[in-house]
Amino acid sequence: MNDTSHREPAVEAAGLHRRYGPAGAAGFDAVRGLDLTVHRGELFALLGTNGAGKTSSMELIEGLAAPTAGTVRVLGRDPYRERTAVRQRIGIMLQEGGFPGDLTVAETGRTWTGLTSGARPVDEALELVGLLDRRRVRVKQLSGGERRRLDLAIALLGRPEVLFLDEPTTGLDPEARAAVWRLVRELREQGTTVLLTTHYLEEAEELADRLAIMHRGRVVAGGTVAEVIAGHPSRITFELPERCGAYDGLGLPAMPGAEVAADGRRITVRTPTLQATLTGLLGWAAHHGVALGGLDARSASLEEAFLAIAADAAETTPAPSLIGNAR
Ligand SMILES: Nc1ncnc2c1ncn2[C@@H]1O[C@H](COP(=O)(O)OP(=O)(O)OP(=O)(O)O)[C@@H](O)[C@H]1O
Repeated sequence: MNDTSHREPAVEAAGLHRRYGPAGAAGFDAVRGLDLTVHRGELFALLGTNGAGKTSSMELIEGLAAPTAGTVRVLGRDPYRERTAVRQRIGIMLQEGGFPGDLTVAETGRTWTGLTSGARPVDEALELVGLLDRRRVRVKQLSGGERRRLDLAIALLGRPEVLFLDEPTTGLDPEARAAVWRLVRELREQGTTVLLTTHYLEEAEELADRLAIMHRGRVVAGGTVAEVIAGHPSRITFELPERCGAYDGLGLPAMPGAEVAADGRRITVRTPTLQATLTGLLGWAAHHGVALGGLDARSASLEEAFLAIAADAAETTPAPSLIGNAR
């Protein structure tokens, strides 16, 4: 874990709103009061259900659009109003780079170099993302994964202090994804601040110092991975030996606060207190000489926590169309 909380913020968003279309019922509030701080050198992941407002928020923070309300500061400046100053210090990897298909990979890099102050050599950026051997290939001939890597190379050209990655590994095979993770970790170790959106919870678990989960334009949970997972039940699974018969005839030990479900001899226990429940269960098994087949005990995964948080938020957060104008 990379504790950056003492450092000055690289990104600060307060009360951000983004509305598409007119005021009133005909418009749509995609971002509804986003507060976010990313410290310098931190890797922050923005997660959320489809349409939660991640891209809409990223575009405000990147200075590509003006917020309907609220403030954003990137490296202490307004990324929309002071765009020229901010753009020199940030790198943006959009969901769709949209580069002309007839240019080669190297030509695309050179075109962007001309627009980037203090750019690193194109070949260096291509090497970072493993595309050097594809430098003479036309963009339209690249695979989807290679295009994503070209998007990343372009974002890295200006040696950015803050790097914005919108779903950076979508469409990449597992090997290419692992390579991007290694690169992002290296960049972070060199001091780059990274704000990324992703649908891959494993990616957030692997990379993020802190994360926020968005639902319908708002942050509904946030913190370190451990903080977000905390409070979600751990799971113990095992199979009773045949001689025990069906679970309901056996009388498992009391497991306060736990939920027990049986599928024949296969038992699943969900518990908020993993250590205490497991200790009780193992003591009971030892006392009765019962072998717990395939015993597995694990804390909630980020995926389980995410699904529970999203389901909870869906029940408690009305759809934006029912809210009307959020301002
Ligand atoms: N230009 C637009 N006009 C109207 N509504 C829009 C526009 N762009 C996005 N939206 C809506 O705003 C909401 C948020 O979209 P956004 O793309 O920010 O979400 P997201 O969290 O990035 O989604 P995903 O995970 O599916 O990429 C969605 O309901 C989307 O349909």
